[in-house]
Amino acid sequence: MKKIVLIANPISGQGKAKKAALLTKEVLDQKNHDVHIEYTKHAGHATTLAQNLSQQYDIVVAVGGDGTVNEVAQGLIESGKTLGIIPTGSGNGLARHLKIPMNTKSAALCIDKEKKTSIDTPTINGKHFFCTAGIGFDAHISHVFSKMSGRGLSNYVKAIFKEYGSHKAGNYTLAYNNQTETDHAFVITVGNAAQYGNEAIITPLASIKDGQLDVTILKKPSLITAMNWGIRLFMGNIHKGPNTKYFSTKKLTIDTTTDEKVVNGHRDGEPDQWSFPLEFSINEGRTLNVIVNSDEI
Ligand SMILES: Nc1ncnc2c1ncn2[C@@H]1O[C@H](COP(=O)(O)OP(=O)(O)OP(=O)(O)O)[C@@H](O)[C@H]1O
Repeated sequence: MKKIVLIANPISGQGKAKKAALLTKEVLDQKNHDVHIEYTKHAGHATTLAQNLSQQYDIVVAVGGDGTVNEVAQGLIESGKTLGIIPTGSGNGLARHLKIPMNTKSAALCIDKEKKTSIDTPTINGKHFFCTAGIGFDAHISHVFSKMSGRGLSNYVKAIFKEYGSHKAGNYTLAYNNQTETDHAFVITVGNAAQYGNEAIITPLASIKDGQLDVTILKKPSLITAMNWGIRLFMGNIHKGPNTKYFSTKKLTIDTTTDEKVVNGHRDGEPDQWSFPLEFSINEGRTLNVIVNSDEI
């Protein structure tokens, strides 16, 4: 018998997380585990809950989307306890990378089996991300999306089409692997995992446990190039696309070539804001135990 706590975000998946938490408890109760549910009361609450509850529970499960997973994971880094995921968001990038089923009952059975691995825990200016983080058009969309009244995939796609024409690429100085260069970039994404979510694979060669960050830079596209990227994103080969640069590194510093002091970014799909210079770091040696559903992670 394991002591398991489920930390559920009641607004995730337009209420889906509440039902998912109850079903997960039912499945794990039947396997004779000691299961307790806690609901988050506000943004950021999942981190403090995870920090406190990890002292009493063996497995702390995030029931929600990538935002909730990020908050729970942050609270577990120093604990030595294990993160489980019941995905109920619209993207579920980390869960998909770890091959966790999108079906709640199947995901709950993964927690019972408790196949584990240690994953890297990178930061951007000291703040953790586990899946992807970056600046440019994807970050802009995460900010626009957060101000829309509804959530879900269809609103996300609407925001992309509405904002694409007006978004400008920026000039940035990048330092990595003992070299410095200036790039004109529409998107700069740093991947711990390979995808944004929804099988949209932005850093196709990323391994979540190799001690390296994978970086995709998409330069300002023509409409044809953007369509090409859109297809490649779902084919898993955007790194071979036109106007694309791809590399891996342990550390990446991005500075601006303008007077801009702060920039809109995203961490695991949630909007964030950072001051230049931006420091992306893998944080070697600080790993997190996570339940997975495959030996091939
Ligand atoms: N009780 C709460 N009330 C309001 N917001 C919350 C609450 N608990 C967590 N949040 C915030 O909700 C946001 C969205 O969470 P999450 O990403 O898990 O769900 P989602 O919106 O269903 O996923 P996706 O972004 O993939 O659609 C996060 O930024 C999180 O901080």
